[in-house]
Amino acid sequence: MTLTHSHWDSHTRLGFMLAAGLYHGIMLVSFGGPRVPDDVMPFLRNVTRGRAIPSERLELVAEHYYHFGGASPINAQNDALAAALGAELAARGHRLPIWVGNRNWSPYLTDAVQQAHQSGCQRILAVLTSGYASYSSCRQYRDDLDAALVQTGLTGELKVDKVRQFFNHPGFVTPFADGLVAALGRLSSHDPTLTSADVEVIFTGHSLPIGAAMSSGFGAWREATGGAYLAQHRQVAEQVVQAVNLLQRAAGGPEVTHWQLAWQSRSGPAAQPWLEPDVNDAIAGLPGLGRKAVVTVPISFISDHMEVIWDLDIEAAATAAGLGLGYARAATPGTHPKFVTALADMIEERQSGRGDRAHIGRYGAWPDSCPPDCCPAPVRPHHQGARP
Ligand SMILES: CC1=C(CCC(=O)O)c2cc3nc(cc4[nH]c(cc5[nH]c(cc1n2)c(C)c5CCC(=O)O)c(CCC(=O)O)c4C)C(CCC(=O)O)=C3C
Ligand SMILES: [Fe+2]
Repeated sequence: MTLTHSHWDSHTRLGFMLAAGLYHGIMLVSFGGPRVPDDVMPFLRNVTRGRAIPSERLELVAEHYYHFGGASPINAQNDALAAALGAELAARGHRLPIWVGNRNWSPYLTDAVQQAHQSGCQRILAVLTSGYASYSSCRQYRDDLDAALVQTGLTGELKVDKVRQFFNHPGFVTPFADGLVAALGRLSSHDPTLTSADVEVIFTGHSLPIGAAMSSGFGAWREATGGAYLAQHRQVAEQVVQAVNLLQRAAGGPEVTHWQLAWQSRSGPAAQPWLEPDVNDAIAGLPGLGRKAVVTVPISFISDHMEVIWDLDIEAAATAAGLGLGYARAATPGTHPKFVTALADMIEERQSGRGDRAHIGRYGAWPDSCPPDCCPAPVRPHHQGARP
């Protein structure tokens, strides 16, 4: 990668030399989650402001959080990732402070950009905690960052770029392969008679309204059947299966021969079509296919947050148990060293303009800057107000 004109234009020679790189800090940009029971309802109102989410659905989701003491695991997980990434960058000789900024709960993006600016940053690099294209997983975070700069009066004072969407980075795919191998091992140790033909692997993505899925990505990406979001999830599932089967062949373990992609965490009104099948419906079909066990692999997510532990470890596990199926869930990347290394590599790609833009499979690396028409905001006829 070579430096573009805009990089040089917006950076004085002196500033560039002092900083020894284009960026002065890193911002981990994430969803946010409640910390105590009193946070739960205001958090859910932030998430769903302006969205047509039925109030019954909100009450149901609130119970998921109350079940875990009103605290989402996402906060500790993002803090742990920020700490691991900071340590990796420091070990490589970079002096880059890291902030966490969230869309829906503290630390809010507005506070995070203010802190970055107060510490003297003029240009920071955002890392989103989602590796896929879609309005919810990419564009909305970029819009939130812009809105945070407007709200704090920092537009023009603080420039925020973002690391490319990393779905096909080997450092994102490999931890899922390791997690799936471990999950297959747990199933086998529980029931040593299981063969490949007995086990279904279900990769899960966060469901989206069909319209948002279809409009995700840009250009040829969007024209791929179902949009970029679907194509990227399929690609990650295929890459994980390939990697797992190489590992299993070497270790003499059962290979993955039956797998599918399903969706989880559907929200919104019943009449609105979302990506299907739901993971629970997919599991319900397994006895008819002769399967005895199922492994879920939540490839949409980077950590074992509430969508993973409630929707898979509790709900999907109960569906499987009710059908007499064995069940295991593969770990998400979390702070897997290869994932942390990958994030640091992608930061270095941008910081120094060097690096190999690692990616695997049939698609290229996602662009550093999404084109203007990428992942447009969904049209919401019943818009009820501005987002926070
Ligand atoms: C694509 C996608 C990701 C993956 C990308 C990414 O990671 O960003 C994601 C992640 C997450 N979603 C989360 C939580 C929630 N999502 C909701 C609602 C929605 N999600 C949507 C999409 C996504 N969501 C959509 C289209 C809606 C409908 C409302 C709308 O159009 O915006 C609701 C409202 C209640 C409900 O209906 O479920 C909640 C509570 C948490 C936090 C978990 C924790 O606390 O540990 C995380 C990481
Ligand atoms: Fe969500």
